Amino acid sequence: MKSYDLIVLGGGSAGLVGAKLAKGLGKSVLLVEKRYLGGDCTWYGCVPSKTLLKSAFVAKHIQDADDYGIKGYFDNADSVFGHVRDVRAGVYSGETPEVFRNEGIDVVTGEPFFKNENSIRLNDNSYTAKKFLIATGSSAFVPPIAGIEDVEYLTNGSIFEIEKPPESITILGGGPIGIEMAFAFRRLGVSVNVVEKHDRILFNDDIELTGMLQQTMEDEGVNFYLGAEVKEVKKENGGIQCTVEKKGENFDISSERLLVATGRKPNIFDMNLEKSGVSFDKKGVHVNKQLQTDNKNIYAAGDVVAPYKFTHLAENHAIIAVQNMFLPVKKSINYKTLGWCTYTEPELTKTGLSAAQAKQKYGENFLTFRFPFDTLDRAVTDGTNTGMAKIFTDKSYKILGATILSERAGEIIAAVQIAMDNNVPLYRLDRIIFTYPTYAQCLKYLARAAYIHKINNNFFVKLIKKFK
Ligand SMILES: Cc1cc2nc3c(=O)[nH]c(=O)nc-3n(C[C@H](O)[C@H](O)[C@H](O)COP(=O)(O)OP(=O)(O)OC[C@H]3O[C@@H](n4cnc5c(N)ncnc54)[C@H](O)[C@@H]3O)c2cc1C
Ligand SMILES: NC(=O)c1ccc[n+]([C@@H]2O[C@H](COP(=O)([O-])OP(=O)(O)OC[C@H]3O[C@@H](n4cnc5c(N)ncnc54)[C@H](O)[C@@H]3O)[C@@H](O)[C@H]2O)c1
Repeated sequence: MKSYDLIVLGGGSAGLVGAKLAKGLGKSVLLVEKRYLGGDCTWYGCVPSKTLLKSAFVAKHIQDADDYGIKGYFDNADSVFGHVRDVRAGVYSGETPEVFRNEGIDVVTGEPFFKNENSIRLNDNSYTAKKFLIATGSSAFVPPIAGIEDVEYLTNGSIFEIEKPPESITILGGGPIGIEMAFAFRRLGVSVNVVEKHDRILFNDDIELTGMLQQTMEDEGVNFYLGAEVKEVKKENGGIQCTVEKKGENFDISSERLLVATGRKPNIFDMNLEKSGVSFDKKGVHVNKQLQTDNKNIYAAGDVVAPYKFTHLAENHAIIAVQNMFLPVKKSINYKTLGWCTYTEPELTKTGLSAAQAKQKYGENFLTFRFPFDTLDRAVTDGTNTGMAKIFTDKSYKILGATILSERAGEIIAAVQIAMDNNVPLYRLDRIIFTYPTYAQCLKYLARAAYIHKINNNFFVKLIKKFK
């Protein structure tokens, strides 16, 4: 039986980072991957979706060229998926098994099964390790809708393999996958329906800003059916018919394709986890704050454990888990400044507490500072002035959270995360001379508003005002 310091199960965002870090710490590492290294992010997630979105932005900008005083025209996007797969292949070339073997990490392809609490069976061989990292990710959860198994539905696992955009698509789910794909397909000329069971899209984001984004998408022609559920699906004239129920009424929507984007399930049910001493449920593996499972030698990272599922978080988990396995100082996961971004145009991003969470925690004792982008010079010159930035602070102007809908919002939020992590109060950002004309200047205006608020609420200033 071959033995290692660490066996990593799953070669996605978490697994690759975990394996490399352990190797860097001088440990012997076996990386076990069922399919292709790179995982969801490279193959069926971030990389192909962001490439498709970029193509969709280009298509829209060509169509809008007239608005910028330029003549141009958009014909079709038939080769867009070839382009997506080419870009994906480029990313994968940096994370093949050879790349990892050259770094001294053993890589085996196959499906591992736990034999007991410290060894696995894989391709007729047995391996043992001092530590394990479970990083097997998640897959599309498909709800049990009548007729679903009789139609050729798409998920994130198959959508990037199609030959060309369909005429029309119905997307189940108005979460990040559903919204990014709706946005991309619509701009590529596809007729798009989104069916979401909540009465709003992007449930984990700010309701005012998701409303603005929804309006932008509706203006571009996306059809939303909110507070609605698909009850039955069936084949129809080479396409798919969905029977939708909304407020007790049923109606049909027909489209060439159906994409199911209704959440995730953890990839943990086919590796005999019962034998490992690890406890788990249908949401994933149970871990403590140090990402350690009930078996003290087995840790877990990424989508298999996370309440939030993002590449940056999976990587962060892996670093914490591997450090805790092999280094004396133990680290805990902290979601305080976790951020995310939905890569529509404009982008929608968030970090820290939402307005609803701030209200729950602070009651009326928190402040909201807002900045609309239609007054920002750069947004006006770019013709991208839809959007709003909001920062929530406590009464001492400590930043509790922020959300931004704007061009490059995903980049701007990094500055807020740094301020939050360093306990820099919002008004202090007023000292920074932000470059003109950038979208990040929204932070200057928000900081100034906080500064003015602070002065106006100063005891002596109030007294003088009263006296006057
Ligand atoms: C369409 C889409 C778009 C996304 N866009 C973004 C984005 O823009 N930004 C962002 O931060 N996140 C995004 N995500 C989420 C991100 O892809 C995941 O959070 C991230 O990939 C999780 O990393 P992981 O290592 O936990 O899992 P994965 O990357 O999925 O890796 C798990 C690996 O384990 C392998 N595996 C599974 N079972 C076994 C087994 N039994 N044995 C061995 N190996 C196994 C899998 O084949 C896979 O390679 C997106 C996801 C999707 C689906
Ligand atoms: N830009 C990004 O960072 C990005 C992009 C895409 C995906 N992701 C990650 O991938 C994960 C999965 O994304 P997702 O959009 O599949 O999941 P999700 O759980 O975030 O959203 C799924 C949506 O589907 C709805 N839904 C569930 N069942 C339904 C039904 N029967 N009919 C209609 N609607 C239904 C839910 O109400 C929810 O709004 C996310 O958690 C996210 O972290 C991130």
